[in-house]
Amino acid sequence: TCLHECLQELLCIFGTGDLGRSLGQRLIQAGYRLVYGSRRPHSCGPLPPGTQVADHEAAAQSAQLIFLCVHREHYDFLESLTPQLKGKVVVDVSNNLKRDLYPEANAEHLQRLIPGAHVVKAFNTLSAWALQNGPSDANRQVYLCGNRTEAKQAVAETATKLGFTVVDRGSLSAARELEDSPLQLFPDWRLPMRLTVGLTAFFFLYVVIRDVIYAYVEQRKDISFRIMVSLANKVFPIVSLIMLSLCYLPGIMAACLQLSRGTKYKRFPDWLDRWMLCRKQLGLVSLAFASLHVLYTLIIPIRYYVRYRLAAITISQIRENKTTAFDTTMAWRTDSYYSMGVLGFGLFLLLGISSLPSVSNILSWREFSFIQSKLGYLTLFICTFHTYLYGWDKFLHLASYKWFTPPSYMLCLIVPSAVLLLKMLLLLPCVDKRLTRIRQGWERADPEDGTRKSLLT
Ligand SMILES: NC(=O)C1=CN([C@@H]2O[C@H](COP(=O)(O)OP(=O)(O)OC[C@H]3O[C@@H](n4cnc5c(N)ncnc54)[C@H](OP(=O)(O)O)[C@@H]3O)[C@@H](O)[C@H]2O)C=CC1
Ligand SMILES: [Cu+2]
Repeated sequence: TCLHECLQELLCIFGTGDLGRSLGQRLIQAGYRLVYGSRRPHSCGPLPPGTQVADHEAAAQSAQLIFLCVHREHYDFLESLTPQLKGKVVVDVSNNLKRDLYPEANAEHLQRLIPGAHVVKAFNTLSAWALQNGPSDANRQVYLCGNRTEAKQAVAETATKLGFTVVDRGSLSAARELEDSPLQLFPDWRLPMRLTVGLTAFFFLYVVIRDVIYAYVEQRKDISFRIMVSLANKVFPIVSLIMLSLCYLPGIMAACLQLSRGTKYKRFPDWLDRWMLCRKQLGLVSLAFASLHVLYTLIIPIRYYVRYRLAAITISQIRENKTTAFDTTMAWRTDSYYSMGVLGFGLFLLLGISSLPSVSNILSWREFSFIQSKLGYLTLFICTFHTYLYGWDKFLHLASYKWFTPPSYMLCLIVPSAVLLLKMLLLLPCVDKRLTRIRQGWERADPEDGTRKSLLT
């Protein structure tokens, strides 16, 4: 053969489907020679230019590295190719449609079918689409695992030539994890989502019963239309405020635990660890709900119900030839209420922006913790204050407690008020000093005792 051909390595792809074609195209562009192995080498449709097609045996014979772009259900045909595959590197790119479909990972199953070959699991987290478009920023990594280092190296070299960054995940027993990873559905969001749905459902039911059903039972008035805007605009801010406090509660609990244990070298309970790890998600949901609250508030003036009421009041005043006096207290109250709302939301946006990876990456650790902690508590304080201003003097009025239940916003204030109160206690000089001593490891530092350092330092 000519020198030119010998310099370029010959690779093989089994299967001429979507992934086989996309991968082949990329390999050709990267300068490899390529032979496809197909069941029907003469009628498999258009393939990337410059490639050859052969039957499985001939194709396997000619190459050292074989990409298996065939679904797992069809792996059985490989058994008859055992002699041709001996000592070859076979790359398993397969994914499953569901978790736990098979007792064994696809790649491990493959290794058992062809024990003489070296199976490497790789590329399964990429889509045919991503391969065709070339590596982009968000999709640069190729995970691989396998039992033989030389085999992994050969695959890693190819992936690098295609422009991907290779992450070695160890032996073939990691294949299961790699196969499960494309099937994951927002694993970090599970706990925050459950909390959101639970809180939203609870407060929605609460306001429906307390406002709509109460009005119907006591006064025979049908105000069910209020569900669409008024009640939504109660539930969203309430859930938002509670979620924001729940962002800060685990940090406070951790501090209390450290204070009572007198050391930071003891592992936190699992639920607290999990809670701490989803603080960012809690904050983002809270921000989303706060934004909804802002939008719902902005549409109040264009609501039919509001315009009708305003016109009715004006007309009745004209008829009776009366003017209500300007109430300065009312002006102060509503203005401060709105002002706190706008300020709180502005700070909240700042928190959200600074948690974006591209922004937080350019902040030093101190800057980041200043924004997320100091400004975070300030946001929580202002939003809580905003809610207290909304209640104003209603807290002491018996009439606000219909059927002996507090209005929903008073109920929700319990959580943020408790968080802020606890935080203030932690800021007391004597408590703060002791906590610093514990966190510096000066107090009963006992590394033998705990398995892991705390997340908070
Ligand atoms: N499509 C994607 O985006 C991704 C796919 N994958 C994985 O890649 C593999 C292939 O996927 P994809 O290309 O989409 O699938 P396709 O169905 O498009 O192609 C599969 C190919 O396998 C071959 N084949 C089918 N039946 C048999 C059989 N009984 N015996 C031997 N070969 C057979 C055929 O090629 P021929 O007719 O030439 O023999 C066929 O073209 C799968 O394991 C999938 O999980 C992984 C990541 C992304
Ligand atoms: Cu508000």
